[in-house]
Amino acid sequence: MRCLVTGGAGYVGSHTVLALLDAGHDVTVLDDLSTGHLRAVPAQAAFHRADLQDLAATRTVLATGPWDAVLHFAGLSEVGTSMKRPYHYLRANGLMALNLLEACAEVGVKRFVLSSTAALFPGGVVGEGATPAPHSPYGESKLFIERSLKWAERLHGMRHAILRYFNAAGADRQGRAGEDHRPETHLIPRALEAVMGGRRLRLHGLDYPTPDGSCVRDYIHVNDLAAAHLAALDFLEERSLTCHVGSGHGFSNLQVLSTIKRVTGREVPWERAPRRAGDPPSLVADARRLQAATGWRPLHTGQAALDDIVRTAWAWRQAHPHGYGMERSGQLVRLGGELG
Ligand SMILES: NC(=O)c1ccc[n+]([C@@H]2O[C@H](COP(=O)([O-])OP(=O)(O)OC[C@H]3O[C@@H](n4cnc5c(N)ncnc54)[C@H](O)[C@@H]3O)[C@@H](O)[C@H]2O)c1
Ligand SMILES: O=c1ccn([C@@H]2O[C@H](COP(=O)(O)OP(=O)(O)O[C@H]3O[C@H](CO)[C@@H](O)[C@H](O)[C@H]3O)[C@@H](O)[C@H]2O)c(=O)[nH]1
Repeated sequence: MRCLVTGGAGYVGSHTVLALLDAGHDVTVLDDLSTGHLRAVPAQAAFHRADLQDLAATRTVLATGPWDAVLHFAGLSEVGTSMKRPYHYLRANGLMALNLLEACAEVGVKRFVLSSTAALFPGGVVGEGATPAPHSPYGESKLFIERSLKWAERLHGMRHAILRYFNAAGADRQGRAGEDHRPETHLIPRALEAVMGGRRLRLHGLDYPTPDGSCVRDYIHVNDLAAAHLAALDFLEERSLTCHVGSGHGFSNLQVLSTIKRVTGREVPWERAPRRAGDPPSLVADARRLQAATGWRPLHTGQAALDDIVRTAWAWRQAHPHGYGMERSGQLVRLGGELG
């Protein structure tokens, strides 16, 4: 298949680009490199630097099709930041998706995969049939995109796979890619930075109604998440799909820190910090729908899965202490060149 991947220079996108290439697909990445890294885009993928908030630039890239599928990862993705900059989040995520959908409809794209989120839900163990009720502007922006996809299907026959990820974590098991957000806000890479001598981890909230008082999350290995996209693409041959992608197992923030200590052999320097606005106490997936529909499942389960996440994230960090390095913002421009 010829696949267009928006946000393919970012964390989840770049791992999915690798999985698509491994499966023999032809991949083009569209990314503005605002949070992503050109070095995260494999040389076998074509690359267009473009801003999805610019409709003309988006159309220019879409016109280089035809595309068998579009996978939309690009977006702003931090729950906490969205509580501080709600309009920025709602506008940016909404506009990117609307421009992309319009340009896709114009060139007749029939398969669309969306990175959606567990942040659609207020918390707890989330059943596949649960009604979305976002507790942050970030979650709200994704719900708007999900609803827009229903119109794209109804009016343009564009089938969609809406993948509601829980917490993506870990690094490529073959060491080809990893997580490098700047600044890093996610628990596991932040804790690993602290282990490596960076800033002490600030642990947000120890007064939640959970067994040890810290928040509980469902971590899914980024390679398993990438594989879920390939499974969803196959399923789209038949019909649209909305599903959770998680492990079904919750770990508290304190359990994550003790796993990091065991796997790395080092203490995580941390201090208490107030709750972070927008954080639900607990978010765990019932993720059976994708498994039932496609046979997809994570490589490991339970504690072994978290160990695998920490082991691969730690291996990548040790091999790349500065992540993707200092060069970003597209000083290198490859195939496709600068657009928009
Ligand atoms: N990381 C997680 O745990 C998680 C969980 C649930 C959902 N998601 C969703 O998955 C997607 C990817 O998340 P991630 O962690 O890889 O984020 P990321 O920041 O690493 O990747 C996002 C990519 O989108 C690009 N981008 C941003 N704005 C753009 C624009 N205007 N035009 C073109 N490209 C643009 C960035 O440069 C970056 O490469 C996001 O949509 C996010 O909401 C992530
Ligand atoms: O320095 C830090 C970073 C995080 N946390 C805590 O760790 C937990 C997990 O936080 P984080 O890793 O930032 O992930 P989430 O806020 O759960 O959000 C991720 O997972 C969501 C799905 O569950 C996605 O929608 C988001 O895009 C993605 O960023 C939360 O309790 C945070 O308060 C800290 O205590 N200190």
